[in-house]
Amino acid sequence: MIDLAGSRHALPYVLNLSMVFTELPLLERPETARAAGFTAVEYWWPFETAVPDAAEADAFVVSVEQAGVAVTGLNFFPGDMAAGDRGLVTWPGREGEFAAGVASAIELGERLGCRRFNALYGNRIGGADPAGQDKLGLENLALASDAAARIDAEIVLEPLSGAEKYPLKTAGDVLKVLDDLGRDNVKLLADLYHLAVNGDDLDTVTTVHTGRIGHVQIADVPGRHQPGTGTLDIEGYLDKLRTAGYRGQVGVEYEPDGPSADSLSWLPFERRRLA
Ligand SMILES: O=C(O)C(=O)CO
Repeated sequence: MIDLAGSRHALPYVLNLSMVFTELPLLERPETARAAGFTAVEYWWPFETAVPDAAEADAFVVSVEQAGVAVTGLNFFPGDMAAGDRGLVTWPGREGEFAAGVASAIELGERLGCRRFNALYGNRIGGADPAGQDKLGLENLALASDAAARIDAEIVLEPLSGAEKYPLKTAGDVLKVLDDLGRDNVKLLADLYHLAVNGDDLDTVTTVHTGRIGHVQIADVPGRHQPGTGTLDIEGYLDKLRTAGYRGQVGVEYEPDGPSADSLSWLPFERRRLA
């Protein structure tokens, strides 16, 4: 069990409902999160297709509104995650689906007041030229950046672990894309779990790159479970981020070891409110 009593960072936490409370149906999760004390939640793309039918989208919005939680983050449609897909940003031949997914996510975000969208970059595709994929990625990210700007939102780009064919493994990999793109509303999503598993230098990420971070997510290493189940100094890195000027949110995005409600015992009830 980690000790938050001496925690200095005071960064606000939001609960990721695509990883926590997944023992419940999607539409029951926001109410459960609210009952557990959270006032803000985030999701991966909550539908099977890039464009949900109207009834599905409406039911999702109602579930969130009735629970009284804010949605602060949504992933764009990533393809079939269960089959190993990790985003359409660099997937040649699926440009139309990517654009449709961006449009429907922005529309949903506008309804919900959500202003952050996570664009998974996509795996290397057999037979496709990596440089061509990266060029397509810049075009698709520019499209997403323009769409987000219309509602004053931002895009985040995330290094991932556990996906060999996903080329963005470190903060540096993402920052190189951001430099090539040159858009102020596209930032780094620093998931401390993925970065640590990939052997990135977390001291540098949490002190030097702070100004380019749009969001932070946490899980312990190894295992991707709740803080305290592994050896990652999550509190220490959050302290460093805060000291270096990060003022954003921290996504609680782990695979609970045990029932979700029990897995949250590391986080005092009063620290679960956004503000
Ligand atoms: O695929 C993952 O592990 C993610 O964190 C997606 O946001």
